[in-house]
Amino acid sequence: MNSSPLTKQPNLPCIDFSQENTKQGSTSWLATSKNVVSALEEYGCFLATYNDNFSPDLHNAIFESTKQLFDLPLETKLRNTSKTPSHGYVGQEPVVPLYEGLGIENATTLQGAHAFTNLMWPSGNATFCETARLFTEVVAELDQIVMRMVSQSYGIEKHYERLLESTSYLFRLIKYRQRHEKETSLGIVPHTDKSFMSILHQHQVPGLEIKSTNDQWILVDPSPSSFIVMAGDACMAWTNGRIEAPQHRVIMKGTEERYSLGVFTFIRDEIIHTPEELADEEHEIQFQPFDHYKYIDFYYTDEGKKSKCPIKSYCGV
Ligand SMILES: O=C(O)CCC(=O)C(=O)O
Ligand SMILES: [Fe+2]
Repeated sequence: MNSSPLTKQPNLPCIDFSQENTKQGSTSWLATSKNVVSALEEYGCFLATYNDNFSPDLHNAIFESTKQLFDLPLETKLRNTSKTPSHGYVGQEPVVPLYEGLGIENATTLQGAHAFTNLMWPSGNATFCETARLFTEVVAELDQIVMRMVSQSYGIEKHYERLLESTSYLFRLIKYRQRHEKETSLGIVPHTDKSFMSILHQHQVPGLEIKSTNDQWILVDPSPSSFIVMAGDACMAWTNGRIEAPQHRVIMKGTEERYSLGVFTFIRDEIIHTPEELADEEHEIQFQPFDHYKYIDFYYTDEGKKSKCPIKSYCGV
């Protein structure tokens, strides 16, 4: 018989983004907004169920396409390059040998989806292209609902409107290959995301762990209809530290391969200012205005990599 665990594992808050709860201005919208803000302030993340907009068919289709992509030869995948560090192909890294990821920049646009697809499949792959764009669009809508709720609750919606106009979406497809028994189980090292917001979706095999404020790692179970909505470093600076980007990592306990997907928002060609509305006598502005992409470049310097809190090192007051 199994003995019962001594400590109870905390769970992430789970919030339902049904059509009813996402009708702007309704009582359910306000109640959902309240839950979103308190989850983000306490954990920096939460689970979102999104059944009304995300169908099981799209779930199956996107993971079919993901597997097809990773089955391409390495030399093809290496064509996925980017001016921004870690936005293109990442893999074959000695510290995390199981990890492989590809990035589609501007993935909500036809042009972004086409450019990537044609690079991987010069003779075309319409199914991949349409599925990837549709998936990113559906997830981008979820991001916009979350950010509208947050910005309304903080009274900074007009500032969010400006950021929204400059938001670009990076769709990252990730594979952790099968692990030999003696190999490291570390799939991805503990980190906070450099994005503004990140929305993750996992396939069957667990592995993602998120650190709670009392320093416990919370294992997030995969579910076909739920997403992990997580704040990145840029959101932490924008909200004057009210919402912190949580540490997370991937540990591959078994030997099975694992797939996961992430849609990450970045602010392009617009300086991010912490809104004055978030400052008062007790909470002075903690971050100087900054350029999001220059922050990413900083993070990949020696100083950035060594820092315990790179966003504070980069633009903290
Ligand atoms: O694979 C996952 O579930 C997490 C991936 C992740 O943390 C990242 O890409 O930043
Ligand atoms: Fe991450």
